[in-house]
Amino acid sequence: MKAKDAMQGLTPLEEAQKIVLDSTPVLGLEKIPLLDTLGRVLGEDIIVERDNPPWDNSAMDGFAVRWDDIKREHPIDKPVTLTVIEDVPAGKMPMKTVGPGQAIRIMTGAPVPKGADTVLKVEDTEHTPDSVRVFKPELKGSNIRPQGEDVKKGERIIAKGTPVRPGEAGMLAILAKSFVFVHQRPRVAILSTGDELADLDERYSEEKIINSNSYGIAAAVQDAGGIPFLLGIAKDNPAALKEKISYGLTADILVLSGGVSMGDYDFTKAVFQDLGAAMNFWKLAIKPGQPLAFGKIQGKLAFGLPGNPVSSMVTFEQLVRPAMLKMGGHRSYGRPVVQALFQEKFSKRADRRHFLRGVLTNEGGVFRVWTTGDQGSGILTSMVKANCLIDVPMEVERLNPGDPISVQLLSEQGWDGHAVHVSGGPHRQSSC
Ligand SMILES: Nc1nc2c(c(=O)[nH]1)N[C@H]1C(S)=C(S)[C@@H](COP(=O)(O)OP(=O)(O)OC[C@H]3O[C@@H](n4cnc5c(N)ncnc54)[C@H](O)[C@@H]3O)O[C@H]1N2
Ligand code: MOO
Repeated sequence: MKAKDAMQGLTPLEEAQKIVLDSTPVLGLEKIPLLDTLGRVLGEDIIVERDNPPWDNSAMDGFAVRWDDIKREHPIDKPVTLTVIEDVPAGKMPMKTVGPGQAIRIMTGAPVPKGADTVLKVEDTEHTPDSVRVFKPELKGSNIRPQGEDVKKGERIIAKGTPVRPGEAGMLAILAKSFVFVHQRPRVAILSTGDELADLDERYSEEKIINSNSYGIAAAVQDAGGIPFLLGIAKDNPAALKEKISYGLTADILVLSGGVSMGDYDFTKAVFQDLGAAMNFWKLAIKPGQPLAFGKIQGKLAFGLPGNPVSSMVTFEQLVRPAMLKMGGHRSYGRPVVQALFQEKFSKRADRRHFLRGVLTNEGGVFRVWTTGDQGSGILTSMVKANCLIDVPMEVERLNPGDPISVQLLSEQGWDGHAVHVSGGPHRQSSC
């Protein structure tokens, strides 16, 4: 930690991230149906047990022929005429062998019959049920997809640790894997704290505010591939908090929001400590999201995120999400980062790393980024408008229009200059 940070008691985010990731286990494996594998991380190497395609097959609807019969240029009035001896639709094996002067009618995907070494496209011929007339030569081997051109028996085609995308899912199906081993999804128990909170379906009085953090965090958990469990709201007293936390310890991760700062009713730290957790109570050198607690309670990761709605989301993004990805078997834990040109003036003290909610556009390969407007940690519309977090380093005090800056991508919405629902400012886009 730098002397200046130590003086201020602020922990750099990178230090906190390292502590979190070092204490995060990778979850075990489970065998699941192929249809459920999207986004999951493979827990086994995928070895090819059968060539794909399993035999040479036709890439076109047409006629399987011997190249020797059709290799010469034929004048239009003297085409080669071959006898059609069989029809092979896809899904049937050919029964006959193509001999000199013969052809077999073949459909795309059907196995190439013995004797044939070339397939003619149907539109390059004239044909009757029993014969085919060929007017122009074709290169030897044309329109034949050889056995194993995609994958060969014995090959390791997908490595353990790979996240399943549509391509991988299709390949697993080609290999007839109806069930595969993947890493388990992290189960995340979510608890909001505070006497001022009322839940969505409760009748609430004027002094209450609605618990939004639980729902924003639950969506962030799902977005990171986890399973959220809502523990509801804990009142601001240690007994209530302890009871709710004990329910959450059946999950892999416990995420609390609220009660981590200096207020008279901020009990999270005391309760975490009471539960015997070796906890880190950080004042992180970031904005938003300064106060944060992290440690293990009965072997489970426990995070006490700050209660301000934006702060809880930004700290989730920087600390909980990477831990969840590691648990779920992923090998990289960060969001994609691009360099963009900042479009506004911005200034801050050189004491914290700021995560400004931003709108990124990509016009002809030039990335430009604007803030979403007011950046208060209670202004959740900043998250609604944002498609990225603008990562302003601790030491930077001033940004001017045109300055390059790193941007963490949260979603693809708005990149193309459309459908960004920002009202006003230079980044207003027409939505379609
Ligand atoms: N004296 C100090 N006060 C505060 C400090 C500080 O260093 N010294 N830090 C400020 C910062 S920065 C933050 S962030 C907050 C964090 O406070 P807590 O984690 O203790 O959160 P609460 O006080 O319980 O709530 C803060 C704010 O967020 C609203 N909130 C809380 N939970 C929810 C929820 N589930 N859904 C929606 N909104 C929620 C709450 O009503 C408050 O407005 O502390 C500062 N204070
Ligand atoms: O750190 Mo607080 O999260 O800035 O509002």
